[in-house]
Amino acid sequence: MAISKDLVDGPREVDMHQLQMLIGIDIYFLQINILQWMTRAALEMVGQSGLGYSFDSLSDEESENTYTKSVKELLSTIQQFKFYQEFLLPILIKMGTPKLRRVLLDLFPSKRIQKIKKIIDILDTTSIGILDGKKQALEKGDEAVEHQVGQGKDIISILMNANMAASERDRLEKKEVLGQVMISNYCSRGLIFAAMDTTSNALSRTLFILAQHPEAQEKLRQEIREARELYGEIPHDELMTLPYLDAICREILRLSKKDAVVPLSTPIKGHDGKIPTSGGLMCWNGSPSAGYLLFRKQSWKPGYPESTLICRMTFNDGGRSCIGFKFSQLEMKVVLSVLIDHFRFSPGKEEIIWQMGAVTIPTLKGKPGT
Ligand code: HEM
Repeated sequence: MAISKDLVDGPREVDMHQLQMLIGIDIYFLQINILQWMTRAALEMVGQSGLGYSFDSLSDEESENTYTKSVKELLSTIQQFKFYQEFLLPILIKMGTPKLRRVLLDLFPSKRIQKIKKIIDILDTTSIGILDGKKQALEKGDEAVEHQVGQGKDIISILMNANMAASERDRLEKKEVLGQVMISNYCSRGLIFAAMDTTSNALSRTLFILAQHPEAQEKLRQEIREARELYGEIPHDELMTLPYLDAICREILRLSKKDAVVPLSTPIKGHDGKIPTSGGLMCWNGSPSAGYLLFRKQSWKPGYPESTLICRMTFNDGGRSCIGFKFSQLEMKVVLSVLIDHFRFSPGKEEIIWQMGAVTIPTLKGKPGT
């Protein structure tokens, strides 16, 4: 995706060099990998608020660390292994002892499996390091906790604190706490896994669609700039209720593969005829065409009952619903309000294909896996 940084109001057909000389403002055009930056931003945000840990200073491209790369590669790599995941893995994880399984895994003659193993090892070691650091700080007391990112107010610190105070019977084992950080058999998705690709891909998709629709991008920019003029830093409540920003975020999370009427008054049945109880429906995957109409008409009015469509279809409902529903909406709005104010987005040279899966992943046309 290409971005330009300028302070000129409104899109214009002009000779940029001439304009730059005329107004004395630097205008840059840059082709960047938006997904990479959104992933780093999403990881840093869940890192600080969920784990009280900073993974990435977001300072320059080089600083993307191995952990960030590994988390990002995990989903796209395991998505190529649906068969192993669904049929073989449940059998394999019950075979022999963990030590034996590890030896067999080390010997498994597949480059891709070895790649997944390496990714999981990096994620595991880092997550254990984070938890150990937190435990030590909690044991040392308030002053040590104060020095940590998040000052002990992050989700994992609160969980660990409660866990340390719990009776032996109720206490979670270390591996269960670890599962809350990333991913494990004990908790299908931990915070990082659940928060990173979902939000970063939704943000990338929003910018992708705004790049394809400059008039919508401009309208959003105007709304954000007006709010900035009024408030300076836009306060939380005002940011959350900016009508056009809200309409765009809702629309992105509503995108479906094709137009469909979903009768919410009657139970929705899956392919097997059963009513899904968990992980059944996700509606935000798919081509932009289906959802864009609504976005253009701006028919998401403020106050539209969000517990209906977005919550049920995108974040799931009931006991296994997404705990990050509000967090992800806030995150999207904060990031968009800063980026759209400072940069103009236009499509890059390469064609993007959105690969369907548990989370939709953008890839370059003709280069799957990129
Ligand atoms: C656009 C962004 C997001 C979407 C579309 C999304 C969607 C979902 C969905 C559909 C589920 C249910 C999965 C299932 O039933 O197995 C889920 C679960 C979950 N989400 Fe999100 N999510 C998003 C962002 C986040 C964020 C930012 C966080 C954390 C801050 C988060 C934390 C979780 C957790 C911990 C679960 C597991 C709940 C459980 O298993 O009980 N999600 N999410």
